[in-house]
Amino acid sequence: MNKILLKNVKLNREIVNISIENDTIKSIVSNHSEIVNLDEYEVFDAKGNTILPGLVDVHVHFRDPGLTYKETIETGSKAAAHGGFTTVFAMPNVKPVVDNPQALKNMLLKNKTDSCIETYQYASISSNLDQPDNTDINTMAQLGAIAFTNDGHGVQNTGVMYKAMLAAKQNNKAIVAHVEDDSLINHGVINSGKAAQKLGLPGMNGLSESSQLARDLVLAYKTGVHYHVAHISTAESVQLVRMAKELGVKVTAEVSPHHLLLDDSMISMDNPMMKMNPPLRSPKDRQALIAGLLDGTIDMVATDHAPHSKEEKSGSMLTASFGIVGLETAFSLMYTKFVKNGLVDLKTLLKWMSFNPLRTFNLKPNEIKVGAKANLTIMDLNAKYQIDSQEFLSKGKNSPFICEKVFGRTLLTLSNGKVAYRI
Ligand SMILES: NC(=O)N[C@@H](CC(=O)O)C(=O)O
Ligand SMILES: [Zn+2]
Ligand SMILES: [Zn+2]
Repeated sequence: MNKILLKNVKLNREIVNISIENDTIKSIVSNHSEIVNLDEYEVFDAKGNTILPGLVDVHVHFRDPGLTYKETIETGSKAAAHGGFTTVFAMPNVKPVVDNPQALKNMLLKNKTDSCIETYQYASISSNLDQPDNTDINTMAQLGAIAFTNDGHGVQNTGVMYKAMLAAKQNNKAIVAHVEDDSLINHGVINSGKAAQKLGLPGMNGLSESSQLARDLVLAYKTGVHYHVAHISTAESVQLVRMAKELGVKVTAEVSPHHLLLDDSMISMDNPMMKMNPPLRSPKDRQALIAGLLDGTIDMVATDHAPHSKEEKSGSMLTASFGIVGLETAFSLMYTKFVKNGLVDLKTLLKWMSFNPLRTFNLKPNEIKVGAKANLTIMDLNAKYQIDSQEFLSKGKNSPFICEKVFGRTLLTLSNGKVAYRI
């Protein structure tokens, strides 16, 4: 039997000892209680550091199979555990694309064998993510796809989105939307706005996101499907989600740490680390995202962890790949900028990074209580350091937050009672 003892753990201001047997939390007692049969346990002394429910990220790219020079399920899941995450949802834009039942079966098996944390799998809405057709949502829902998305591409065809919503609704699954109308993109590489003008770079119109979102919200209203907006990035989109929620549309939304913390006024030169899709928007958009998260319009934070090779993220923004890594910086950035700076308490941050993501997709919450699955992380919330990509376990080092001073370092992560990360 797998027996772990977490000694001197801070849980709601108390210092406790927590024992774990197999995948379950067995006891939580004062750290002054006598420990019997100590030699049966693998012991971790937390030295008064804080235990948190395992973090959850509904938007990661693990690039495996097919693009494993960028990331593998093994390195991606280790990066996640290093960031305090015990649960992630993997996107289907791997090679081959997860767009049919057999590909999904293969992925489900691969996630089980290769991942050190709980890894749920998305399947796509269309063949190859971009064809004007519909995948077999019925079969893939039954096989265990967590939800359906063409992430990386907007669904250009209204009929395709409508049919996908009807099928997803019937199977009690969500549609997760990367909203992007290709006709408003202009081969852009950053947001269309002041920075694009100044740097002479082609700009992506923010209406590309909000106009397609408006379409989808009408379809979601009519079909009753659970519709989840991926990486929301503009003020208009936040307002649309706010209004749709008031109308009773079953809509939820995620925002990335980078869209909350960066905007295009900070792009002072051609820098591929500031290139992602959706692009960093205007300071006004960023303020709307923060307001939307604070008032509950936006339900959760998700990283959109998008690892790429060094070559793919060098040179000019004109040719570099879209995307940045996020799993190993998300918690410390959010903790530093939102909790340490006094905008919200730790409990609210955990709502955004653990409770809401699970509840939204009908999964059980990660909780620190007797009888719960041991999905947890222990953090040194006082550790202050500079983000250093050399410390990343991800193959991707593409982060715009290198050298940023943050608080919060992961000491231990257990996924279903197994050590997924240990400092
Ligand atoms: N976010 C990105 O810039 N890139 C993502 C795709 C996506 O999330 O749309 C990727 O797969 O690299
Ligand atoms: Zn996307
Ligand atoms: Zn993505």
